[in-house]
Amino acid sequence: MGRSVGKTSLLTQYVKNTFTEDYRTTLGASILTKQITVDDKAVKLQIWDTGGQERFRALVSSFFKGSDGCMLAFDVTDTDSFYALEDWRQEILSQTRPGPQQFPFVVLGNKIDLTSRQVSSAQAEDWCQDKNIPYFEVSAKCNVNVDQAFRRLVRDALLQDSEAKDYYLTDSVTLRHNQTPDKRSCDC
Ligand SMILES: Nc1nc2c(ncn2[C@@H]2O[C@H](COP(=O)(O)OP(=O)(O)OP(=O)(O)O)[C@@H](O)[C@H]2O)c(=O)[nH]1
Ligand SMILES: [Mg+2]
Repeated sequence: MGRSVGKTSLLTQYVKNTFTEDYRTTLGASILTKQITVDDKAVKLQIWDTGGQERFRALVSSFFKGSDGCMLAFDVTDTDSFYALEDWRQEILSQTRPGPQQFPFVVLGNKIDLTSRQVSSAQAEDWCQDKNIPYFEVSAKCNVNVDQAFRRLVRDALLQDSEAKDYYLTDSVTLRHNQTPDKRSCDC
């Protein structure tokens, strides 16, 4: 998250298979869609590309509500963007409903094609392991690991969704179970 870490570039690479060196900051947010197949299931993704500039923060936060998962990206050549992850994570968690499982996140360390690296993979890996979030080293420019990162997030979000359904189903089974002794006691 944060400005110019490459969010738009990652999404454009994933959805349209293109990349440009030109930087045009995202004003507010925009939506991209992509249809994929995961485990023989057709899934239509609605992907929100949020603007990382501070002035859009409140607006962007309002889009987190109702999302099924979130990709957190930082720039491996920019330490500040890495440190900003925790703020964004907290912000997202405060806007999303806690389910029976953890909210699905993946973290992307972008721009690994550059040599001016400031955040080591071990450093990023440590942070992610601590939070139990999968970590991917990626390059939007060279299309490294972008697909894999998306796939992981989609899988986790789908799993979360089915587990949430199980969770609610289990709840209703419990209710019915509780009613049974009542009925029996009426019959006596
Ligand atoms: N070398 C390199 N440059 C990248 C990569 N990804 C993005 N960039 C460049 O980084 C700059 C910013 O990319 P954007 O994708 O616009 O960044 P953003 O996170 O969407 O920025 P905001 O919309 O302002 O929040 C652009 O000049 C991109 O070309 C990458 O993997 N490698
Ligand atoms: Mg952008």
